[in-house]
Amino acid sequence: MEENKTRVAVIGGGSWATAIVKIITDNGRSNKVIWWMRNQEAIDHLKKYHRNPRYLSYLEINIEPGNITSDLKEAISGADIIVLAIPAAFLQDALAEISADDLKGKVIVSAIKGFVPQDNLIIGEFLHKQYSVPFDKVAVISGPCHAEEVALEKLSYLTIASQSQDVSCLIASLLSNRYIKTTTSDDIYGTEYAAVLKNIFAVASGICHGLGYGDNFQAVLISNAIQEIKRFVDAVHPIDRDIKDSAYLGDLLVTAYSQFSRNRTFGNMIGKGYSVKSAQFEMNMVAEGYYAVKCLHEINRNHKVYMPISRAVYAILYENISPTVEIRLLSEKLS
Ligand SMILES: NC(=O)C1=CN([C@@H]2O[C@H](COP(=O)(O)OP(=O)(O)OC[C@H]3O[C@@H](n4cnc5c(N)ncnc54)[C@H](O)[C@@H]3O)[C@@H](O)[C@H]2O)C=CC1
Ligand SMILES: O=C(CO)COP(=O)(O)O
Repeated sequence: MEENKTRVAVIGGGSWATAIVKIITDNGRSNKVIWWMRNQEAIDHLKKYHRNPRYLSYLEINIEPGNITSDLKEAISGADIIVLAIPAAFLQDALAEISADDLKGKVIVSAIKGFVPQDNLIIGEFLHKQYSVPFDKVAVISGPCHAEEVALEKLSYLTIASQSQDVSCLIASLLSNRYIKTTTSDDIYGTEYAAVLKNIFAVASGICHGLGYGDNFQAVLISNAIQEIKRFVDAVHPIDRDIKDSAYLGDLLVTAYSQFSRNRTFGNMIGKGYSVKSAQFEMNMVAEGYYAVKCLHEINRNHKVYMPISRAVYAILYENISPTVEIRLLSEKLS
């Protein structure tokens, strides 16, 4: 029966939105999925061929053509759970026509790993501040998980963080299946900040790879990176957490080492001498770490946490310092 279904709107047209639509549509007939994306050509292609033409295009998506739309208000009004999977830098623009009333009573799930610029907010804070969404109606999807491996149904683990255990359990059960295992957490702040920071360190890892540094150096870089994450999340939201959990350390490792990582790929091009513009142009995908490091630089003016790796990435991407020089200077600070 249509009225008994869990109605989920997935907002975004990139790889992660595509993978999340796959997970939820794979999870049985009890879910109704509404998929919003801004690109009408992609929608027309999807309706005809059941494939997203620009992202994970080899994947067949089993969604009712009538449930794919470029009308955001329609998508949101038709759902009880809204999953946001748009790069953070574009979120505010994408939601411009949406009001607090449109989101009232709904569970809002962020699958985004980035800061909303201007106010430099993590997504949970942004939803609370801009749309008065109560924190117990917000959940965050995180953990080491690349869309490309979900598409191949390779076993993956997601962490669902929410201040409401009912909400985290609801979203965990929506996403769990044969190839997705879920755990829940109440650490929204730590989960979000760690997920954003690891993108910056994956950019650093890519830069070093592009410059010719080897695995020995990478291991030291990433050991220092997890300490940098711990210092920062402990400063902004000091609670008892184990930074070795997969939502923190695991996400850093997969992003820093995986061939699928957008952030590492972007950094690698920077290390090889591409300009930021040409690296972005080559990718057709978004490296959140590029935007995040600028926001972090501003946020950290208040906290003054010692973050030499993030500082080096900022200097390379925003102060035009040569990667060769900056990473050589950084290498003196690592141990
Ligand atoms: N791809 C992955 O494996 C994972 C991604 N995420 C997060 O999901 C979020 C979405 O990223 P992906 O799906 O990977 O993106 P993507 O890199 O696959 O695709 C880029 C997306 O950005 C959109 N876009 C590009 N320029 C835009 C603009 N000017 N205005 C509005 N939208 C624009 C494109 O339409 C497309 O939907 C990010 O925060 C990312 O960190 C989180 C976990 C895994
Ligand atoms: O968050 C991710 C994996 O957990 C995706 O990282 P990239 O955006 O670098 O591909």
